[in-house]
Amino acid sequence: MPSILEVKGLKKTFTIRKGFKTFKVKVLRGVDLTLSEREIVSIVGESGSGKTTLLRVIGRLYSEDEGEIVLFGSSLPKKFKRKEELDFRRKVQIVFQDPFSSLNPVKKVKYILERPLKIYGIKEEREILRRIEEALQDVELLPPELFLNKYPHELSGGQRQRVAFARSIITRPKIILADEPTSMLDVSIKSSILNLILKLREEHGIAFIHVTHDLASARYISDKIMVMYAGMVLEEGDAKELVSNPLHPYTQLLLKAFPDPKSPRSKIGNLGEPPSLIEPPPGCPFEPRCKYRQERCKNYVELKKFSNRLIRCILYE
Ligand SMILES: Nc1ncnc2c1ncn2[C@@H]1O[C@H](COP(=O)(O)OP(=O)(O)OP(=O)(O)O)[C@@H](O)[C@H]1O
Repeated sequence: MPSILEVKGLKKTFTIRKGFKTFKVKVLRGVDLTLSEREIVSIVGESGSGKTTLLRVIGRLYSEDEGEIVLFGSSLPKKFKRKEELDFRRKVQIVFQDPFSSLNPVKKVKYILERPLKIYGIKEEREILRRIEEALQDVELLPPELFLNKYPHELSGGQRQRVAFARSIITRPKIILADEPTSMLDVSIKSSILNLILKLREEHGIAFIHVTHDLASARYISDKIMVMYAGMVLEEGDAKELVSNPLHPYTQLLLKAFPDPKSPRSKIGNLGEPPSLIEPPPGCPFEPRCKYRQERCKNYVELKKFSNRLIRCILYE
């Protein structure tokens, strides 16, 4: 399938201040990603691995220091002009982790959903209402009339996240960037939101980049999983294969860190501490805690093709 988004060699460093000193935090250290039409790619990794930053750079909330983002064949500028930004946001939408803070608490659902339409020049009231009702139906908030005049605080967490998805699809985007969209929700609601993502892909042909630290959710909805660690991709491959047969020692450890419901007595692995991003190790970032480590790992950073995976590890050269 043709790729609609290509991310090449993305690097991002934040400068933080501690007292009189400043430090450079290297959060993305050369990340590549390809997204095809209708594809769902999950970026998985523990807290601090750079997943959200990657999503925010792709969503142009941050600009990259180095690298390139190519959307539908055109390279994105580092800074948008107004028209370029409108065009970009029509095609690429973001859904955030916390629908409480991403929805304006003093505005009703109707206002929240009509704003993007008005920004894109749709002014006719009947057309606005038709599009809003269509979006509410798409996210299964039924009947739509029941929700139009509600404030976000009058909705449950799952319903709020559905409103956030309705807002994101109302401009008919090609790509949605979803940042841990289920992490604030109860387990029972979680799966319904994951099913909603699958439905939106199916019915509207939307491709998703989905950030999560939950491998089970990633496996359930994704075509492809990318495992990130300390600002780098360590393994990438078909979602089902990667979870059933993890190859990189870090992916293996990450999987062990999740309790297996089928064998409650299985031992939960200890992930330990990730390296500092202020002075990250020059080679494999997982080397300090890898049980297979060799001297060469200290300088080894190549992401290589192994079978149908991409792996950054000397064990798979
Ligand atoms: N605006 C910022 N200024 C300074 N440091 C930042 C900024 N945003 C993120 N960081 C740092 O970058 C690192 C990666 O953060 P990021 O949020 O991308 O990770 P993550 O994998 O999404 O983790 P989480 O699941 O906890 O959100 C962290 O060490 C974080 O403290």
